[in-house]
Amino acid sequence: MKQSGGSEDQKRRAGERAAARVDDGAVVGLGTGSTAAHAIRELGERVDAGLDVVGVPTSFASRELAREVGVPLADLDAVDGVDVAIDGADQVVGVHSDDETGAASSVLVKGGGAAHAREKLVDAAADAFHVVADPSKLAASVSVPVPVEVLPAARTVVADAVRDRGGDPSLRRADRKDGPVVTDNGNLVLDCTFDAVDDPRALATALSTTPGVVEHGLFVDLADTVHVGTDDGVDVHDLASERS
Ligand SMILES: O=C(CO)[C@H](O)[C@H](O)COP(=O)(O)O
Repeated sequence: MKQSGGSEDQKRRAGERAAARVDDGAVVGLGTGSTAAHAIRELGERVDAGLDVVGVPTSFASRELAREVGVPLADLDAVDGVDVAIDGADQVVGVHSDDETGAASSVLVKGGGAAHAREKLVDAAADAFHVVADPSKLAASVSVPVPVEVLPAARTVVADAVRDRGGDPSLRRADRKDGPVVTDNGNLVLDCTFDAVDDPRALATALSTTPGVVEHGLFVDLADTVHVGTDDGVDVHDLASERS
């Protein structure tokens, strides 16, 4: 499922730039994936240097990394709010490196690490949501499968509902285990391929209202800023100001 043509340096630049924007005293949502990991490592360095933050992890993996690099942690229900979240994406639609079309709205596809349910919870709760990505993630339209986390008993009925909407669902299989990927929440993931997603907002609503769906990976208009790491810097797209 994971596919990124970006280099590690591009991801690192994006992650570090977003982490540099975190203020002292902040509660920070800690995203999942290789690009968000760079932000978590940078936060760890800043904590070593005296920064006072509390991280809210979005997955087992981001919790483990934050512990390793010394970022203090709390659960979402133990903090009063989330000031900023930093998270990666499998695809960023509506933002172009050449600024051809502007960026008044954005759609993210997330869930390559099967963490999108907690990611959406934390990212949506944040006052500011910074996406970190490399240029290979930018796209004009949704063209990767949309991950849908489902209750185990719901996998066949949700698969039927996805087919009814013209999608092709595929149960995500584990790499080093027989059988399916089981999410941090004990659920399964259907990777749903659609020939064309003309209206991502409508698809997001349809998936959200399908019984048995725990969460899907379409993040519509949640991102405030997109940091795109390049070979020589970071392109920062401020969507919040373009929306207002
Ligand atoms: O949504 C995610 C995990 O569920 C990740 O943010 C997404 O897969 C991007 O990962 P990477 O930065 O490793 O390409």
